[in-house]
Amino acid sequence: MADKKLGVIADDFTGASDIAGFLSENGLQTIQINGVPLQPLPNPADALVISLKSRSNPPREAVEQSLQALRWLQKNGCNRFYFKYCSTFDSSAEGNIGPVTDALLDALQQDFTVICPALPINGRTVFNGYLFVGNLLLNESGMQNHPITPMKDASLLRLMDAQAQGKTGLVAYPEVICGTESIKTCFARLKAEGYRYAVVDATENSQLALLAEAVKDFPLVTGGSGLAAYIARSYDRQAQNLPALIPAPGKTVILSGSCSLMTNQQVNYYKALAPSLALDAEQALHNPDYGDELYRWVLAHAEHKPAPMIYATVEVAALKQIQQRFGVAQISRAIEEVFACLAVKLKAAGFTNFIVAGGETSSIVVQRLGLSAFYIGKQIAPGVPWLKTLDAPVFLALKSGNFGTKDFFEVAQGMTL
Ligand SMILES: Nc1ncnc2c1ncn2[C@@H]1O[C@H](COP(=O)(O)OP(=O)(O)O)[C@@H](O)[C@H]1O
Ligand SMILES: O=C(O)[C@@H](O)C(=O)COP(=O)(O)O
Repeated sequence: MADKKLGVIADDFTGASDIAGFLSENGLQTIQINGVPLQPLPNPADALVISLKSRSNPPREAVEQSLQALRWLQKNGCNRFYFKYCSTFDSSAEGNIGPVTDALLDALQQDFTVICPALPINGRTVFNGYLFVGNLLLNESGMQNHPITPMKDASLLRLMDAQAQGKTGLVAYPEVICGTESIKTCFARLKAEGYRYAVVDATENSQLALLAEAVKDFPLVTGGSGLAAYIARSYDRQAQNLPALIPAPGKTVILSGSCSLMTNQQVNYYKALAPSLALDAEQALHNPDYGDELYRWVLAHAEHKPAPMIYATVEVAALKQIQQRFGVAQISRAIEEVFACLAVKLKAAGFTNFIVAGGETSSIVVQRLGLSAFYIGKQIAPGVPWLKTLDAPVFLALKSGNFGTKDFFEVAQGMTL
């Protein structure tokens, strides 16, 4: 077990840095990679995390990208795999989690795996197969209003049944807390009854620890970063000393493209501390020079401490109006595009520290910055580590929509050397 190299396929970049942060914090030497590389990585690692931007893609594209990632990870020595999706199970109407899980199972010649988005430290728990955020069902937690992957059902069994080829069963809480052998017995029973996936209840970390032990021989596990933390612990490595990866002082910018409840709070809090500019959706769609205008504004405030912020973040009523006016896909893409162009210009102008809020937003920004891979630094908040590029002094914090406390942007900058 201890010599198995873990290969992670993450469906977005914040999700990738979330799992990479927990793997690293729990002792695994981890490298996060931007997409599927063309060449092998020279650096040694216990875990390789490939960041894809596949969460909201058509399922066929998501499957193709995930299989490419799997093949690269296999070629690069990985023999145990983790499909990382969101702890709020974010998926489009067609759904990618089911098809990608099926494709990875087939490619690995397996017929069974687990579905475990639970991340108790950030309030994501699973009970009787229902996903909760704090004490609210997923579909009442604010996630029903997500701009591109609204979650209208909290039943993981129904969500999987709608997306995947096989049948989904449940390992319920009373069976989980009886321990690893009980969980394994449930797996054997479900397999014998023809189930292909087991949703596993977990309301606390102690259950994730039991589950990590029960899946230790599984070639493929799927879930959020919570289970991965306990899989990393089972490798029994020494915890790593990470402070060297805190960013050096340098030009910093905050780009917020998330409209989650928490990001709205974080943006509102930060507006009182630093120069901030709201990105205008109509300009993003129709004004080809808009990226340049935002770039000039950021440059004019570059020396301010704490750093300037550009935000597209709006509350749900405003979001719905904008989406009705311009179309969901069109406006999301236009805003992502503006952030990506802006980030590229800022890097060329010497900006070294990028704090980005939002999974899709972070994914496009990092893809366009063209940074190949990252070492994993200290966590700013659970699930959001600082990242340092392998080959340049560029630092990134990729904040998942709902992660962090309201002072996140301030706290992140307070961690610089
Ligand atoms: N004001 C806005 N109007 C419409 N869409 C927006 C607005 N602000 C952000 N978006 C889009 O919403 C999506 C947010 O997704 P994402 O970046 O993944 O955030 P989260 O991490 O909260 O899921 C992006 O595609 C972004 O371009
Ligand atoms: O598992 C999680 O919650 C995160 O790692 C994640 O995937 C978040 O996605 P976004 O909220 O879209 O950033």
